Amino acid sequence: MWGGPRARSEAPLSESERLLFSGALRHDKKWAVYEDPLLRMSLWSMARQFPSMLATVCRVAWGVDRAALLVVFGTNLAAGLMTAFGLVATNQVLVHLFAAGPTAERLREALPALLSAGAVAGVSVALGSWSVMYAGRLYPKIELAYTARYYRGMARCEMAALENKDIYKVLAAGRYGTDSVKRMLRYAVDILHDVVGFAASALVLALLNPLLVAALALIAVPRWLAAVAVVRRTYASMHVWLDHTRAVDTITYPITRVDVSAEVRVHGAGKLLMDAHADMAATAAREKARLARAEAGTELAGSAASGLGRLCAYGLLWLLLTSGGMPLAAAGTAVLAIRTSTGYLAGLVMQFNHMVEESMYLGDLDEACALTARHAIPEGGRDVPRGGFDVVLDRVSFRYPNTDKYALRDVSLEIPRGKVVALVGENGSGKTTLAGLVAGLYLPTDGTLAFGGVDVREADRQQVFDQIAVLSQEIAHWPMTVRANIHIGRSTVPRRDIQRRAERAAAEADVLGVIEDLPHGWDSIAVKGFERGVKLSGGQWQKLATARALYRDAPLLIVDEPTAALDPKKEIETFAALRELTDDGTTVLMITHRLAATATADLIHVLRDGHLIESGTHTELMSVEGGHYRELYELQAAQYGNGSGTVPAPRKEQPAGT
Ligand SMILES: Nc1ncnc2c1ncn2[C@@H]1O[C@H](COP(=O)(O)OP(=O)(O)OP(=O)(O)O)[C@@H](O)[C@H]1O
Repeated sequence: MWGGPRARSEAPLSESERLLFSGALRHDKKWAVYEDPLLRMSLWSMARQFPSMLATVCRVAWGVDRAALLVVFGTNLAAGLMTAFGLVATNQVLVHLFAAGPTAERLREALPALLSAGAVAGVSVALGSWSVMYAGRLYPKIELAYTARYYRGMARCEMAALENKDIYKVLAAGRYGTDSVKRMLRYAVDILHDVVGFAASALVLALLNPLLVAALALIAVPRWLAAVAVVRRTYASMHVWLDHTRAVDTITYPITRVDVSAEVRVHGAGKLLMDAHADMAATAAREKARLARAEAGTELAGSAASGLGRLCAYGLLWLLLTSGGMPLAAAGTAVLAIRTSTGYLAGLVMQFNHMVEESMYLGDLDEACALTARHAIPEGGRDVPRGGFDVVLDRVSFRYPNTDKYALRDVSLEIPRGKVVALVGENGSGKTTLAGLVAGLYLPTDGTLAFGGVDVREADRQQVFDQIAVLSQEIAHWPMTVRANIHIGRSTVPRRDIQRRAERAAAEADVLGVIEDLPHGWDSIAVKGFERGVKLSGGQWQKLATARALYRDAPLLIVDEPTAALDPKKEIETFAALRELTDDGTTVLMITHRLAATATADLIHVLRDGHLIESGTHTELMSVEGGHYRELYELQAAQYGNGSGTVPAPRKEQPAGT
């Protein structure tokens, strides 16, 4: 009857899964590693959990709108009581109808009870509407409270925590809990409604004859067990088949994507994916059929056992009637009460199971919020100088979470205020990591990093962030207007200044003409697939992101590969523009593989395998016999037929490459 043993087994692998994934495609997410708590849960432990789950939800609801919570609970309690009153009133109606005497007189006598039953039904409806109204007021508030707490926490979380896969797993799982909290409350309210209704019907039965309550148990328990067994088996299957289901989605999704459409058509990837889909879907269909067979069997067994219980109950009623132990009217009420209570019970089982599932997600959300609080970037701290600062690293080492290898080792260097400083080195030498530390995103594992003499660990990090603009390799493509895509660089700019400043930044980034030529100009949505959506090229995005960074108007600008997507002419212009920024005291920290550009930098730091191996101006570094920078430069120059290592003119009057 229970889905246990099968639950822990593996879903059978299709041929396609072996071919495409060399086994099952497992996700490294929290939802995928649930040790399916629902399956391990006994009925008893589920019942015991109920009060604590209810308490959690009520605590949140109490915090956001206690009046609405009281009304919702109060109306549902009252509705349950109305069930009991309704049964009592019905009983009175039956008593009068089955009494001796002329029909008209019996009907007249039954009228007050009939009216009471009608009034009770009316009050129940009114209570129901009232409950719906207040619940509608309460649910969004709870959702908002939880959602805001979660996302605020995520936005303030240290990057190192996000990079830690164990922490991230919990944080990512928390997102699903934001929906759960609302549903938890809804289930809790429904459960309360069903419990009170069930208890009221059982009470009426007990008043009629205590033996009937035992008979009710005979009807109810098998159905409850069957329903729980079906739900548990479904969850068991879901957990075992979760990876499989998502793998099916994973392989079909690319077929709909525009960016891989060429491969889907020209390479025939579409056929491979579709065949795999058919194969994997067939495996899943067999599982569905197995579930359906098992469910039919369980339902049959449950209904048969419950039917036997019903026979016992009606047999008992018959015995009571024939022995004169119960009047006919009471028996009629008992039948009604039995039907009412079993109806409540069926709802109760379903709500309860849903609630247990939701409680897992809610638990994840609580855990995620607690983690974001523990790993939050500290608020406040020592003031850093306004209007820019020198950045000094002293024997800084850094290791990413979950790694043994140091990305930076014993790095000591300076990024002087108002200068163009270039970071140079081969792939993986640590340039981006160093830029992340300078941006205040990471804290050194060892050593010290100071902004204007203030150690990053003591500094007010918000003040540090306020003075830094980042133009990273991975450009954020915000699905907003191009105006908003620039404004998001400094969202504190007053509304009235947005357009003027955005236009200035766009002009500086040489993207103003592009924006004005868009079909909807500044109101174009920068991502396709939306009304007014446009598709920008890689280079246009890079310029838009440059405009975003310039709009920020920060004294320290960190640019990582700023010209990767630009054509040679724009590349030269961009480096010249960055150079010009230093005229007003802006510091530019630039990471680039285009060494023609570094020639114009005031200072070049060369990294290799996480170590700082050389520092100096282009001229100084080119004079180092056998130096790494010189080697890299000459390699690049040779590609253009200029292996001599001739130094291009370093100042903006004659930008590199001209
Ligand atoms: N988030 C991360 N988690 C773990 N290791 C990382 C992470 N980011 C970078 N690394 C590792 O740190 C080292 C330095 O990487 P980094 O990205 O700083 O190099 P880079 O010089 O910027 O490279 P590139 O020129 O290719 O952009 C590499 O060994 C890389 O694998």
